[in-house]
Amino acid sequence: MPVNADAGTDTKTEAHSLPINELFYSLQGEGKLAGVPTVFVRTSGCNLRCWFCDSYHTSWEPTHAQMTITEIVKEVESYDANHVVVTGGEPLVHEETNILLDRLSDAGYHTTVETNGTLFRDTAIDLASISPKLASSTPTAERDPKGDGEWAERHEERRIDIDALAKFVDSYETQLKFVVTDESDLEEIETLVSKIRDAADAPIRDTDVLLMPEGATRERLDENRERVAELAMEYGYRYTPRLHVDLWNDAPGT
Ligand SMILES: C[S@@+](CC[C@H](N)C(=O)[O-])C[C@H]1O[C@@H](n2cnc3c(N)ncnc32)[C@H](O)[C@@H]1O
Ligand SMILES: Nc1nc2[nH]cc(C(=O)O)c2c(=O)[nH]1
Ligand code: SF4
Ligand SMILES: [Mg+2]
Repeated sequence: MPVNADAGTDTKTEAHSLPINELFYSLQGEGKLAGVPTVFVRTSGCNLRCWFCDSYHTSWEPTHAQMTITEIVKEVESYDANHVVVTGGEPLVHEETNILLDRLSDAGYHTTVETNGTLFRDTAIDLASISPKLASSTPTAERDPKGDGEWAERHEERRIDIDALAKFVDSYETQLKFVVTDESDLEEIETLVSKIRDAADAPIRDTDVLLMPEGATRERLDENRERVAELAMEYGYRYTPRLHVDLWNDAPGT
């Protein structure tokens, strides 16, 4: 018999850990819950390499501390919030993210997972905040922040999986949040939404499709946001701000 057999759920959580890049309290800056006080748990490691990634130290150059699930939940509980966002990096590359989400759900938290939608997991998610990656995210040699386009092919192959996206839509409350760099992204968004609608049983309302201006800094958002807002009106999709960037620019822990 295992020594910890009667230690309850802690047996599982003591044994499991996740690479954590940062854990902080802020306002949800994006999507349907924008403005809601929220604790953010940012895992490190990603299966994609968007050239514009605003979390460079979880993707291009991952850095992190290893924390047990128990330590993570304890730190989340030290803040006075009901909402938790699990993000990354790509949080769903880690099997242990399931255990974290189960624990947070058991503790009564509303859980949002920010994901690129390429890796489906059956777990405790209240809002799947999916940001499928468009062709304009691919790190071509000219746009590569680190090298000479070494990741372009892998990124391109992996960035869309219609079956995985349809499974998210059928399993969870979902928002599809597209990073818009240019007007030319809209054609791909229309095609993608139509393919996901065909593949999924659950409906996707136009108000579940969100256009988010590309911009990790205030300066960049100043250039992009008005054009993206106009595109949302033209196509009948929802616009989402990046409240945290408006408020705190690119400061870490916001
Ligand atoms: C850093 S990602 C982590 C979660 C997951 N890997 C994903 O991409 O959805 C969190 C959110 O930031 C968005 N994002 C990343 N860089 C951005 C940028 N430069 N401008 C606007 N949104 C960005 C992503 O699309 C995603 O919605
Ligand atoms: N305030 C704030 N809101 C966010 N919503 C999604 C974020 C993310 O990086 O996934 C994020 C973030 O980094 N900060
Ligand atoms: S999928 Fe998300 S974390 Fe990964 S590189 Fe793209 S924006 Fe960054
Ligand atoms: Mg962010």
